This record gives sequence, C-alpha cells and structure tokens, in this order.
Amino acid sequence: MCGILGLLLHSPTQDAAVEICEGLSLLQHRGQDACGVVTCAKGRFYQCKANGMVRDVFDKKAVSKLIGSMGIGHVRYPTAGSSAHSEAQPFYVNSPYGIVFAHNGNLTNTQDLKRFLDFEAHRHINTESDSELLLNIFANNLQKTGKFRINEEDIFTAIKDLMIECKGGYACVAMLAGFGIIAFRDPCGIRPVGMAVRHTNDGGNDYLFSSESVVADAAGFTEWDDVKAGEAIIITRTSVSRRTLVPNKTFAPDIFEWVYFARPDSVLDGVSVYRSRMAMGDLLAEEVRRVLDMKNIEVDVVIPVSTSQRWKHSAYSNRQVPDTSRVAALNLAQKLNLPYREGFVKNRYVDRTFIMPGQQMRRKNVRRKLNAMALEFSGKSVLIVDDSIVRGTTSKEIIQMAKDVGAVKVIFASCAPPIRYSNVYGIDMPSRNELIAYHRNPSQIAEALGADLVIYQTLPDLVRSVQQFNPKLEAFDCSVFTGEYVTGDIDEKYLEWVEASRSEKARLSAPVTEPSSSITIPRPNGHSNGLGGGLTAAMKQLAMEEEEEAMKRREAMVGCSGPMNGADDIVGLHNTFKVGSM
Ligand SMILES: O=P(O)(O)OC[C@H]1O[C@H](OP(=O)(O)OP(=O)(O)O)[C@H](O)[C@@H]1O
Ligand SMILES: NC(=O)CC[C@H](N)C(=O)O
Ligand SMILES: [Mg+2]
Repeated sequence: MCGILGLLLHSPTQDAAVEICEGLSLLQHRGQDACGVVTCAKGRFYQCKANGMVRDVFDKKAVSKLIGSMGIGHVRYPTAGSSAHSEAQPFYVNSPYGIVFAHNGNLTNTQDLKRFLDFEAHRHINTESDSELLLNIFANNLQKTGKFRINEEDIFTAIKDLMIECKGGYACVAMLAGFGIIAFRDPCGIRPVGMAVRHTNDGGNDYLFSSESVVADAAGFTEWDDVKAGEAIIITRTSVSRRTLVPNKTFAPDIFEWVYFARPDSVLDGVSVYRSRMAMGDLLAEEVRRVLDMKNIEVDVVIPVSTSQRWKHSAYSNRQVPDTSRVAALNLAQKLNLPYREGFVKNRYVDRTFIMPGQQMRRKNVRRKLNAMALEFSGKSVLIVDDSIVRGTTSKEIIQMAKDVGAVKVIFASCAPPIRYSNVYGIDMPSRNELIAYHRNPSQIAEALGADLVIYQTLPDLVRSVQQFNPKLEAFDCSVFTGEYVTGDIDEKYLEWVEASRSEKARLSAPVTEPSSSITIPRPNGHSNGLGGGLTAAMKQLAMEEEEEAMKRREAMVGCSGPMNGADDIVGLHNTFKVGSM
C-alpha cells in the first residue's frame, strides 16, 4: 500500500508541484519510507525523490524546481525489494517517448517478468522493485507499436497487454512526456485509485488521480469517480478517454483498506471509510456482548488504542493519522451502553508503526507513541478496541501498559478477524510465522498477548460493515483472513518463496533463490551487512536494522547512494533531468 497521485492543470502556465506535494502529504499514511514527484513542462521531466516523509523531502526550494502544469507523485511503503533510495518512485524510462510511473500494489509473477524483460525484451532492470518491472512491461508494449507518435488507442492496447502479462495487485499512475497522464487498476481492482475534476474560471478543467478521495476534497475537486477494475483512463490537455480493458474478472478490492489503510474521510469504491468503521464497531459490539455474556465478564470502560490529533508541522499542514480504532470503539461503546474513555494518549510526532520497516523499530515506536493514563485504567476491567491485530506488536505493548497502570482485567477486541495468512498484493505481511494468530486460537492469542480475553470481529460481519454501503461490491480480497487469493494463481510454493525472501528472518540469512529460477534475491540495499560471525540472531537483527536506518538517513541526505533507476544522476537530491519533447 503506497499513495499515488497525478495532476493535470488546464492552464499550461501554472505549476502543478505545490498541489501534488500537498496531495501527497494527505496520502502520507499510506507510505512513510520515501516519496517523489515528477513534473513535465514543454516535454521535459523534472524530478525530486528521496527517502523520507513529504514534509522533509519537499522544501520550498525543491518544489520551486518542479516546473510544469502536469505531474505525478508517490509515497512509498515497500513491499518488494528494499527501502533503498533507488527504489523510491516515480520510476523513469527514456524510451519510448519518456515515461514516468508510480505504483501501489505488488506483483506476484516478478520472476517471469524479469526473465521476459531480460531474455526477450532486452531491457535492463536495475533494482529489485516490482514497480520497475511494471513500468518496463508498459514501455515495452508501447515500443511494440513502432510509432514515432502514439495515440490513446496505442496506450489502451499497451495497458491491456500489461494487464494480461502482470499478475497481482496494482493501481498505477503514469505520465508520458508532452502527452498527458494515465491511471489504471488491475483486473480485480485490489488497490484503489480514482479521478476527480475541478472546473476552472476560464471554462476549462483540471484533472486529478489519487489513491484516496480525501485529496480531491481538500483541493476543491469534485465528481470523484473510482477507476474501475481493469480500466484505464488517459487525460490529455484536450481529451479524457476511459476504457475497461479486461472486463471478466471479479471486482474484489482489498477489505483491509477500510479496516486500516485509508483515511476515515475518504470514500473508496462508493463506501465511506468512516461509515464502514462505525459499522465495524456496531457489529463488533454484538460479538463482544455475546462473548462477555457467555463468559460472565463485566466491563467498566471502553478504550480505543489511540487519540485523535491534527497538527501543523510543516508547509503541508492538516496531516491527520487515521487513528482507525477510535471511530469503531465509540460506536461499540454506545451500543453496549458503556463509558468511552481516551485512556491512551498518542505522541503526535511518532508515525504509523505497522508500516515501519523492521520489528525492532515497530516495537520501540509503540512505546514512544502511546502513553496510558492511570486514572482511566486503575482498578478497572477495560475493553481495549483496535482496528486489527497483525504481529501483535501494538496490542502486546499496550496490554502490558494497561496492566502496569493498574487495570485489573484487560479484554482486547479487534475490528478485523484473526490475520493468519500472508498478503501478496501490497501489504508487507510476507510471513505467516510472524502473525500472532498463525496456528493459534483466540485463547492462545490472548495468552501470547498477555490479555485476559481477545474478541475478534467475524469475517461475515466485517464484510457486512463495508458491503452494506454499496451492495454492488460483491467480493473483497480477504486473503489475510482466509488464505484465499482473489487472483487465483497463488500457490504454496509462491507463499513459501515470499516468506523465505521477505520475512524478518530472511534478512539474517543467505540470499534466496526464486522458485524455478536461477536469479538470486540480494539482501536489502544490495550490500553485505558487514557483521561478524559471533553475534546472536537477535543482535544481528538489531544491528541490521540500525544499519538500514543509518543507510536510509545517509541516502536521504545525499540523494542517491544506491543503484540508479533510470532517472537518477549523481547531482544529488533535487536532480532535474531532461528528455526530448514529443
Ligand atoms: O499487531 P500489529 O503488528 O502491531 O499491527 C496492528 C496495529 O498497527 C496499526 O497501527 P499503526 O500504529 O500503524 O497506525 P495508527 O496510528 O493508524 O493506528 C493498526 O492500527 C494496529 O494498531
Ligand atoms: N506498498 C506498495 O504499494 C509498494 C509498491 C511497490 N511494490 C514497492 O515496493 O515499491
Ligand atoms: Mg493502530
């Protein structure tokens, strides 16, 4: 799950960069590792990208160099490759025509694509990012037209072929130099992207593509319309063309977008995230009541995992972390007629922990992020509500915190069912073994977390929480709960490979060979960790993570210290590159 954005302004004399950066800051909750923007003016591209948050990478000087009235942007949460600067997006290829590309999701046939691009298309791939492969497949398909100038028809054909060739989850935005911006969504519509319009005073239209509708609302765009599964939209200065290219698959957006990823003030595929979370609280209340009655347990107070906040921290103000569990917890408390109290106070300067790289970093940050107020816990039987329990990092820490400040009983309720399976479509949950619910029943989970009782939402109720607001949504990707993958092509061998190559453990072991391939996956950042042989696994893990953090800091400072990805040069962070105009 990353954030993607595209903007084309009606006036060719206006710059798009400021609005793109503001939009990206509204999508920051979708990716905190790296961000980037590429704009286009008179057929030339201008780029700025680096590891770090939008507020850190895009200062006034950087934005002022991004000229041009159209552009695309990206915030990254890595699910393939590493966190290296070279894998920050948008990606660029100069041929054909000059293309930049930003991707949210994850491909599941990367080894086949890699082989094809190498042996048949003869395209050089310089990183481990699946998004670089996706871009090169798109470029190769456009190249096949052999045309000096292309049109919409050629682009639709290229994307249609891409949708047949590329498996997995992908919502993408692209820009062709001097031509326009493009958005498309995989045939199951697993990841979100939509479009909106802003009517200008001189009778023209500005166009926006964004992962979430909140960006459109904030920038005065209206007529939000989701890109359909298997559909592509091409916007030039003179036309908007849209076409469903692969119509026969089941539309199955990832239900975890409503559970955790998206902001509550967004509407995804016709369903308000906020309303769906209220419904999650209502339905979870019924399950909580049933279990508490059955076990004859009394609860004094309902406490969500975090508190709301808004802050002005940078040029891009009004950033708001989703704080997913609050909406549901409030409804749950009302339904059960129990007091609702904000027992945990959040340090607003610590970001989302689940999307942080490395377990050590995630654990450290839960404590830094949340503080339990003794007066709400002491001597009470508390029901803590969170949106989900994944690795158990957050819940374990806060259950302990609640006990430390005197809670006599801690019951933990989750708005999502137990998560027992890997995600392969763009959420970094590669390893079943790392999931607290894997091979555990609720009472074993409670024991592992240190809670007196854990209560989960049922899957039918979770589906109902979203579906009731748009009955046209007939299916969802619920693979993390069921192990059933909507693309229908994920087998045990693939899951084992993902697990072996991307789990926490994998980082400590030797490179992994991909299934039925001789290609090796290098360590994160493609370099040796330089550790001696006498360290314990835990010490190695910590040292690796610290080294990675330091590496990221160094990379963010100098702009590009890793391998290049087409557009990079060695002039530093705010590099500008130029390509021939069309
Ligand atoms: O079981 P875990 O592995 O800890 O993952 C689940 C937790 O991670 C997320 O919080 P996060 O801090 O990322 O974001 P938030 O501030 O939106 O709650 C989510 O809301 C859960 O609290
Ligand atoms: N979370 C995402 O959407 C990640 C996009 C892409 N797979 C990457 O790792 O950069
Ligand atoms: Mg949370």
